[in-house]
Amino acid sequence: MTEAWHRKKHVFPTKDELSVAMAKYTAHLSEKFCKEKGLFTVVLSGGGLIDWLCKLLEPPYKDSIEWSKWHVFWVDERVCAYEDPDSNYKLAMDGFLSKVGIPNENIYAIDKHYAADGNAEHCAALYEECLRNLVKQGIIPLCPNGKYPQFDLQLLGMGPDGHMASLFPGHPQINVKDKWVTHITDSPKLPPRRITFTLPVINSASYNLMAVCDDHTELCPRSIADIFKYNNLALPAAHLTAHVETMWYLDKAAAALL
Ligand SMILES: O=C1O[C@H](COP(=O)(O)O)[C@@H](O)[C@H](O)[C@H]1O
Repeated sequence: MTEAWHRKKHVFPTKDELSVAMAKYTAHLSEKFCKEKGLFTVVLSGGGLIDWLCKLLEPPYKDSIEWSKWHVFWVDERVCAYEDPDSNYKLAMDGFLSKVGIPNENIYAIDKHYAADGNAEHCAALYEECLRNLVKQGIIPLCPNGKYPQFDLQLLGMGPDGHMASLFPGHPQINVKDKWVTHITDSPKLPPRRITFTLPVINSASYNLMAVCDDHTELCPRSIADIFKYNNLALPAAHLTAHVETMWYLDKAAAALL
């Protein structure tokens, strides 16, 4: 199969150039949505992404972005204590969120107690309840079919095996459509217990930016080629779409087999 029409991609010579472009893309959408609706809903993932967001902490972005209007969510989370080095919340807090002026009440982490207890099922149910409450409050709109929340921008990463969020190849979570947030207790990548947005929620976002770089495995360029050249839907990341734009930012190494 040829390249899917809905995917746009940019290949950057270095991670630094990818980070600069990512900051520009995010800042542009922040300005657009803050102007249009007075707030900006941003969904983060874990992994390398937080490090690649570092340019947002530098001029001109740090002082020009309306951080107080940001509402921050996680596309997936590892079910562990907030202080655990595996926590995507901790990663984002330490590396990014604690350095900008986003009000604490606008940062929506998984339930602290169930997370520390390792209860993935409850964490998923409570996170979905949190999203449903924010829909009722008018902070998150529903997408046009009325079934799923519509975030403004999701900043995503892909694992070398082609997983995105905590949707892993060969695992059933990719097929869940009747929930907004689901859980996994046997993730092939540790830690095993996680929660994740379901695919229809991920694909309901207005803008999805998938960044893949800084990975030194051979598997990663192979997965990228599988997605872009063959549209291999066995890889969860191959299913990524968005309502307005699905953008892939790759570094040279990730794009080596394209
Ligand atoms: O486990 C996870 O992996 C993916 C990819 O991470 P990376 O380290 O290969 O960049 C990440 O997007 C996801 O949020 C995380 O929980």
